[in-house]
Amino acid sequence: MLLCIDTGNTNTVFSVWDGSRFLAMWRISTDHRRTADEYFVWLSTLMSVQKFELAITDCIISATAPRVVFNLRVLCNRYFDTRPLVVGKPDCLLPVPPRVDQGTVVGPDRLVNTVGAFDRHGPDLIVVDFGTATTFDVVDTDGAYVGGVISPGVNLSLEALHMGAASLPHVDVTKPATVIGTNTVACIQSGIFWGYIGLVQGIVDKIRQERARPMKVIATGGLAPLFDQGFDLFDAIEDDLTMHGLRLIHDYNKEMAHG
Ligand SMILES: Nc1ncnc2c1ncn2[C@@H]1O[C@H](COP(=O)(O)OP(=O)(O)OP(=O)(O)O)[C@@H](O)[C@H]1O
Ligand SMILES: CC(C)(CO)[C@@H](O)C(=O)NCCC(=O)O
Ligand SMILES: [K+]
Repeated sequence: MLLCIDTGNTNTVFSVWDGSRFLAMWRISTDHRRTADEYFVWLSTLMSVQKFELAITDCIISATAPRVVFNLRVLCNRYFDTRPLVVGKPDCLLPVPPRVDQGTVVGPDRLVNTVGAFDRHGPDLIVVDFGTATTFDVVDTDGAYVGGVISPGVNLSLEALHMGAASLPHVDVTKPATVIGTNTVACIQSGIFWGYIGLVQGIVDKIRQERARPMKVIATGGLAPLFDQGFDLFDAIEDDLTMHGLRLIHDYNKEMAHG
């Protein structure tokens, strides 16, 4: 069984692929101080609750926070007796290499998303991921990542407002009933919700103009469904896109290794 680990700047998601499907998805907050032993206690408890055997034979990691990789490697070595593939490291091949400025280190989550999306939706895509950052990843005709856009994430923007303005509370993001808020919370919710609708629409339109061809928009991340309420922004929403991409990259590397 393959253990897939997706470490974002906010949350780390673990999932197990049994050869035909993902058995479960478990989420833990990202903290580079977390030790291999801590991960294992947490993971094995969840696995035993769901009555899974710990038969991990392979592991692949995507880490946007490089410092977490050390302890995740120790986890794989010590508890699963396996050497993990780490996306972005030279020994981890991608089906199609990215085409970006020399020296650019593209976030592994973005590369993984594009692999997952290209497999499911074919060429000419814009992948929108609502994580810590809201990212737009452009997939070319051959499946290559060819660049994109990085904007501050929704929760980060809310947090920044609360931190920077003494009278603004922390609020949850939701779709407000009206654009014009008649109280502080409603005003903030409107700014965030309609602001991000405008941001997504505007950036997608501009990317389409720049590429001068039809492009499908695939959304992922916890907040994607919120921004899909009746606006037709996305052609598809996929909550398992990163896991799917990790599994494909792992299979590709296995194939390459065995010829
Ligand atoms: N209505 C909502 N309001 C605020 N947060 C929400 C809402 N719905 C989902 N979320 C949050 O979205 C997050 C899931 O998003 P996702 O895994 O895509 O990104 P992340 O974990 O925040 O970021 P990263 O992947 O960069 O670490 C969860 O932390 C969840 O709490
Ligand atoms: C943009 C984030 C933070 C999104 O998770 C991550 O992909 C990252 O740290 N990227 C590095 C820079 C880049 O992708 O060009
Ligand atoms: K993510």
